[in-house]
Amino acid sequence: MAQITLKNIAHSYMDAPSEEADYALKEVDHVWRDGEAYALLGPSGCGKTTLLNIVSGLLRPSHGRVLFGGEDVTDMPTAERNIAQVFQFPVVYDTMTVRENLAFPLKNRGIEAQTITERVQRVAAMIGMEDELNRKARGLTADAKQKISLGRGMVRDDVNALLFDEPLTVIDPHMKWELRTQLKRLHGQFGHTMIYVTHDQTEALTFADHVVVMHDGRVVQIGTPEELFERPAHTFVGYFIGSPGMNLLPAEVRGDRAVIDGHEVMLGSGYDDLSGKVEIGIRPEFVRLTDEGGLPATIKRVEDVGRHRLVRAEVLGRPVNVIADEGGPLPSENAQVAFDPARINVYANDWRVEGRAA
Ligand SMILES: Nc1ncnc2c1ncn2[C@@H]1O[C@H](COP(=O)(O)OP(=O)(O)OP(=O)(O)O)[C@@H](O)[C@H]1O
Repeated sequence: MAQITLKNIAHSYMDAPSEEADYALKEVDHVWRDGEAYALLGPSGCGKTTLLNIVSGLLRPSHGRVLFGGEDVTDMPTAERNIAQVFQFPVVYDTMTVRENLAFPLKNRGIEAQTITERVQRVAAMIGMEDELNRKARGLTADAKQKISLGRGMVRDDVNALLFDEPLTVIDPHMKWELRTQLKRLHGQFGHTMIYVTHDQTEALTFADHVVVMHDGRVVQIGTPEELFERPAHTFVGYFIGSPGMNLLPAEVRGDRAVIDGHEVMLGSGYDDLSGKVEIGIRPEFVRLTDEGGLPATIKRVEDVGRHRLVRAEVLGRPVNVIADEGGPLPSENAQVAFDPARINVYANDWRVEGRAA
């Protein structure tokens, strides 16, 4: 396994990029620590695959260097980087059996037969294909073929890193959960450095120790699932993570108060004067419906979503989502919303501002 360092990496698919907007990947400086599991999360087109392909060597970055351990691999082809990759669609040899497919990366490296048998058996158990080892891959479902791809990616234990690009797209939903759990367990056992690309927050948050959130070609936050939930560094993270995402309200911030259309809201921290676009962000989990002491609200819709209710309200002309207990009464008249001050984040021009302890 190796630590992977990205030094001032940026990439443009254009021949002569002249401005930041020309870069599919804006400058990123990041260390993927040895043995950790990372998810690269963001919507379609935000640059995840570009970043992953730079790590794997499928793409040479326009700027910057890639290091594996202390070695500069920027100009090294993929085949020499000693990585395992699993892509969105299965890559299997149809004429080989499942066993031969799984054994292929080990045979290629001249591993002795006994070790190959043991590893193939272990991986087959993990992907639930022990009974199909002697079947030819041809004729298997896409789902089964992708499991073989995953297994083949994980069969070696001497790779620098394991890279996954949306590997569960073709897998059926209940198997997705199963495979994700297996991957996480495998990571715990073998400590591979793993980078897992996905646009699905549940996949990212359940799989990874650290989630790298990308937006519009830029890494906007690298954090634990808890950090992304509690302290989104950018309004995009607040909006993208969570179900539904964070509420945002334009405000003026004065010390430890926010003022929204003349209404004061207590904050958990104090702030210096802020300029530009200033907003407060509060997750629906930390908004409470009340009938006094809050901001005036109109309840637009109530959705029953299992263990709680999702209340869609309008507050001072803005949509605000509230997660409310299933059983509790909802205010019928004079509805108001109150925010937990300690859970309010403050944003200037979309970036989170760290407050002083109040
Ligand atoms: N070969 C290419 N030539 C030109 N532009 C490209 C190329 N590959 C990607 N792009 C552009 O670069 C941007 C980032 O694409 P990238 O594939 O890295 O995003 P992504 O987050 O992986 O999206 P997806 O989940 O859809 O694969 C997009 O605007 C895309 O259109």
